[in-house]
Amino acid sequence: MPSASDARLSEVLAQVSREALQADGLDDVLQRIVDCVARRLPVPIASIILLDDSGTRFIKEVWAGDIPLAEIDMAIWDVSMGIAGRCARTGKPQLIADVAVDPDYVMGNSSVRSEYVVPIRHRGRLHGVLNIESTGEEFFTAQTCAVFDAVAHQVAGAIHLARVVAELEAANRKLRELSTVDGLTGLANRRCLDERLADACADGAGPLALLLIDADCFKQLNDALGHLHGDECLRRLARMCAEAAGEEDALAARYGGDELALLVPGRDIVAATAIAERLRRRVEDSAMAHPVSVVAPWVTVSIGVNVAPPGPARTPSRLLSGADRALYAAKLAGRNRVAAASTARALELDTRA
Ligand SMILES: Nc1nc2c(ncn2[C@@H]2O[C@H](COP(=O)(O)OP(=O)(O)OP(=O)(O)O)[C@@H](O)[C@H]2O)c(=O)[nH]1
Repeated sequence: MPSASDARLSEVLAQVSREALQADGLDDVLQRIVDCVARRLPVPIASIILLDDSGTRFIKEVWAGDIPLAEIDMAIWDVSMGIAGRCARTGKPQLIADVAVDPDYVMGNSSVRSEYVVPIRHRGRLHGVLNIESTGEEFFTAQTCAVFDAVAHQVAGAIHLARVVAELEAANRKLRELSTVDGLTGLANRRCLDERLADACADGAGPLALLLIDADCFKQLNDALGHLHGDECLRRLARMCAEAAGEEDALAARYGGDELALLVPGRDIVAATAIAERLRRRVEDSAMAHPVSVVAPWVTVSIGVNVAPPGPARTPSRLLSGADRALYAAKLAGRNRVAAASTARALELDTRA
């Protein structure tokens, strides 16, 4: 039976604070608090029922105690239902001395006789309710209710803090995602590619392949069918690159403009060229119309491939410039083809001669 003596109350409240501070995330905060309330006061059932942001629907109930509490289907639990709903609707504590005569009572355990439900509110925001259930009818005196009111007040701050932390973490995750993802294609952006390239170059595990994929005559496509059509075409090319990356455990990225990239670890030049050739064919087979291309009546890509063995000479700029040279050679040789860095140099020399 809880006592409302100042010392006892402040001891319980201090414990609630400690639990909240040690918790890892909102769920842990809630569980630790109900465990603490059920154990320290003690009460047969203590639960916290959380409301959604709109304050109209319960989304979670976390409970502790000696007697089991039947789970209520959260999908149907809004504030029109139960004593908890009445508490949320009115914003006022609900003391039910005899649950048998309250029409709103929803049975959670048949041995429960009385219930006290208190709003959990912090700076005007109603987070949910603290629900205490007892097997006795005389359990809730003015004194015990005062204890639960104080606990609910304490819990409100802890929930507020945990929710703010969770919201901040979600915002940070979103920001991190936005800072690494290209908005148009959904692929990794240039910054992400640069970071992964630097890491992969430094990792001495095996060969590292870089494919630069460039749409052929893309300017003409934009001019003929409009920039939005060009955007959609880039998105489809990106999807094909992402599929190729998924098959090869590689990173697909937007390098810039109409140029995409695949970073493929562990492949030698033969394997990397084969990946590029499959991707080139996949683009051709997709038969996206290109009425003004000098290559074909459909969209095609040219791909430059470069592979570097592990070692100090492997740097992002060398790997990139080799792939870029190879891409240039593929364009020079007529587009819609794959060129590897080793042959690219020979081709360039050939055309200069
Ligand atoms: N629709 C669209 N076009 C873009 C985007 N970024 C770059 N481009 C266009 O891509 C075109 C690239 O043109 P170029 O570099 O001349 O290359 P190309 O026309 O593909 O010619 P080749 O590469 O030599 O076959 C330019 O017209 C850019 O405006 C984009 O996000 N969306």
